[in-house]
Amino acid sequence: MNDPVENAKRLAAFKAVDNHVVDGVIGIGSGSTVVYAVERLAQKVKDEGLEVICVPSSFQAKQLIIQHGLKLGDLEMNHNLKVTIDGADESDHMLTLIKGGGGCLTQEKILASCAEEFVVIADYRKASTHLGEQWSKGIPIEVIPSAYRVVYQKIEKMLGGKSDLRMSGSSKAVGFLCEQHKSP
Ligand SMILES: O=C[C@H](O)[C@H](O)[C@H](O)COP(=O)(O)O
Repeated sequence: MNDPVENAKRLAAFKAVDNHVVDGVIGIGSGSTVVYAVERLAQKVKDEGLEVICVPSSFQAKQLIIQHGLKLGDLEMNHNLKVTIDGADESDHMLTLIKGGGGCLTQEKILASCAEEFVVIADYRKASTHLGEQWSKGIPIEVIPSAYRVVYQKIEKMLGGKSDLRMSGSSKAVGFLCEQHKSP
């Protein structure tokens, strides 16, 4: 693989799985980086007899789990997660994250909240001192569709800036409010 970004994503994902995954229930986040984590999980199941049940955070994650022949779980049956592995859109120096850029957020947060450990994998482009240095598309906020106008107005009143409704395209969530701050 010659693409440095894809290489970085793959290396980070493999390391995360190698260092943090043990037998048990694993939460699977969403996005292009998590793809490599699932690839590594499948290798370890096959080669090392790792025993995991994978709980997906999205339709994409569910498809990944199925495609790799991993055991599929859900939060009703498996709510004590050993670890959740996920990607991020940006991380500041305190490891505060922007997430949801790919259209998944609430379900990812639920999986993170159920896990003993939350491991985020990201390549070098996502690291910043202050959020917003790398990610310029606004802060994703997932809303219940019927509440989007109310949330929209409240955010603008409280914080200023401008909010845009982002409909989920091909993939994952139902409706998304993307809140973008203007510079003061
Ligand atoms: O909504 C998507 C999720 O929060 C992803 O984890 C995030 O967007 C990172 O995705 P990627 O690994 O494709 O950069």
